[in-house]
Amino acid sequence: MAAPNKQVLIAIIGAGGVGKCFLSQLSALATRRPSPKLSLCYISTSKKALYNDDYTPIALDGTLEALAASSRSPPSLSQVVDYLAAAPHKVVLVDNTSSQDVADHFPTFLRRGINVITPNKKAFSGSYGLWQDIFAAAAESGASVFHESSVGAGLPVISTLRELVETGDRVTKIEGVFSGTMSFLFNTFAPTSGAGGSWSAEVKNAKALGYTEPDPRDDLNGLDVARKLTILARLAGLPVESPTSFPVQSLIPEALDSCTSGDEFLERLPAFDADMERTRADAEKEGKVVRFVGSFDVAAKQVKVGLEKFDKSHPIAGLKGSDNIISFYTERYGSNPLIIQGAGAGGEVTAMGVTGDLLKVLARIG
Ligand SMILES: NC(=O)C1=CN([C@@H]2O[C@H](COP(=O)(O)OP(=O)(O)OC[C@H]3O[C@@H](n4cnc5c(N)ncnc54)[C@H](OP(=O)(O)O)[C@@H]3O)[C@@H](O)[C@H]2O)C=CC1
Ligand SMILES: N[C@@H](CC=O)C(=O)O
Ligand code: NA
Repeated sequence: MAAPNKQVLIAIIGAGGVGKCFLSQLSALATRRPSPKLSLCYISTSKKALYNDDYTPIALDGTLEALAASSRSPPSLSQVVDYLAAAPHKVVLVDNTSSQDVADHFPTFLRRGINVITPNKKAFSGSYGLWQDIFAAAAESGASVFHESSVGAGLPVISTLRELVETGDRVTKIEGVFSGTMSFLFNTFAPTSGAGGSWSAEVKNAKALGYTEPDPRDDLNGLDVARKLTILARLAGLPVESPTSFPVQSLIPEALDSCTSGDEFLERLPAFDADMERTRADAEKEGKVVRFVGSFDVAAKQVKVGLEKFDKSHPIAGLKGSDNIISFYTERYGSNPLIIQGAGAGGEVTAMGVTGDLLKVLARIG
């Protein structure tokens, strides 16, 4: 059992949809689990930071108000590494951003003994070199790195795949719906019964519900799904070089490629509703619905991301809300895949995966 006065320091980068939910789950966890004592020592957004030079804990009540009122700007990431590496207790860094820059610093944090938890896909689906460096750094220092919410939000996708592989099963194929945003969009725009809304209105709804990436174009260009498949393929032993090294279908109209911001894109999108309307009508003529899916086949070394038509009775056609459905085909499971289904986006469920990862780190270090 951990000593009663033992402390673990938590540092959070990012306090948006997921970050806010994580903060409230952390506060509840700290109350439920008095030992080791969980203390917040650092929190920042891209504009503000809140921390004490002597590591005095930041209150877990009213944290966001205190952050908003802080006069400190975020220090550079190398300064954050130095600050956390010099802390008097073990530290867990929680990256709740979608920043490539933060992700690029993971090997440095890990080499300095700082544990890392994140729903940010960029670190694990960027270059294969960064992937190798992250896990090499963790192995060298003994620090942990967990990223359950980087695929399927809080659904136990990464942990399941790791266990399949580590217990000696051989994955042959993984397929399904990997985007909460795309799932919500097609489930509401092209439902199996009744009329759907307009495409652009549903895209705005998906953003308002907190399902999209900070910039919704990162969902609609297929790259979010490509990143998730890259992560799963690498975990299954396929050294995919990058999420742009295989075919990915984009749903961004060519004329909107020039938009300079997500907001401009959302404003101009209604002018292209007729394109998606045609896609819906084409599938309807065959008595089908269209859905955005992805798969990778280990033997064929093939990864695919894009639109497919499904019979209305198909489980993928009948998904609801932001549900993901992920089927693992393995040697042990044969032709009846192991299937995981449930909400694949949203602040609370994503933060739950992050909090679950924190519990895994505490089990190792607490
Ligand atoms: N939303 C969801 O359902 C899911 C999200 N995820 C992942 O979770 C992560 C967060 O998503 P979400 O909360 O929705 O995004 P938000 O846009 O709501 O929040 C992002 C937060 O990160 C901060 N931020 C961005 N860049 C930096 C930086 N360089 N330094 C410090 N802070 C920074 C932003 O600050 P500021 O506002 O000042 O820019 C903001 O507080 C993403 O990686 C996303 O892919 C994963 C699964 C599901
Ligand atoms: N934007 C993503 C969020 C979770 O990864 C999605 O819609 O799935
Ligand atoms: Na997950």
